[in-house]
Amino acid sequence: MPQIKEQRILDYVLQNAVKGDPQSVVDAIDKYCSEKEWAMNVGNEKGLILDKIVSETNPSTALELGTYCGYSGVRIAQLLKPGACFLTVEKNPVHAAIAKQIFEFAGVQEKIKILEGSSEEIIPQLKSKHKVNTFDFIFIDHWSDRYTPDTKLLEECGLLKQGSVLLADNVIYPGAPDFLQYVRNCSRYECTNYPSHLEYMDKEDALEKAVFKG
Ligand SMILES: O=C(NCCO)c1cc(-c2ccc(F)cc2)cc(O)c1O
Ligand SMILES: [Mg+2]
Repeated sequence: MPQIKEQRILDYVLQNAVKGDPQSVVDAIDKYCSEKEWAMNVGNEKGLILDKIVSETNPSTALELGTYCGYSGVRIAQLLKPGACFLTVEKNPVHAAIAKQIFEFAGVQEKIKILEGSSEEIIPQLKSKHKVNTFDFIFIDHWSDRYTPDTKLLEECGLLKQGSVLLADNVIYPGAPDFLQYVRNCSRYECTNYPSHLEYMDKEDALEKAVFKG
């Protein structure tokens, strides 16, 4: 029995999903985490809202803060048009290693680049080191105490343009009250709340979409 939950999730995917089939990987993770062990993937209920907003945005450039095991990265990657640039940031090296293997098994590894490190270190390097200009779509799903400082950092680094879509997970549970306060009271954002539930639980949660007005 692997000693960490994330390795057990990976093993379940390798044994139960279909190699090269991203949706089977997403479904396998949801099955394992709803039946065996809870884990902090965005889950299918919030994942369907994520899918809808990614499809509507149809981004050429996308950023994810908080890769974890790669569940939302697979969901987003399978919706991106050919040639889109998708970067995902993960601070925990063990989680990054699991996500890398999930992306490879799902067959989306060519569409997504994992950047290992803290968001506060990586965001200021994105233009110079990773040849990014601005992001069309940003999924914020890392530590909630970083949501607001990293949003301000993205602004300061000139990584947002008029129409950039920020989508934040967990704004109700565990909660990101300062982030909601910031984007809802800042005239530079147009906000929409999407009520849902915490992944694999009945507890209330929500996604918040904040469109940058420039
Ligand atoms: O910390 C989170 N993400 C950053 C690390 O990748 C995170 C936590 C939780 C959660 C935790 C503990 C609990 F009791 C309830 C929820 C849920 C999530 O969706 C999350 O994204
Ligand atoms: Mg989350």
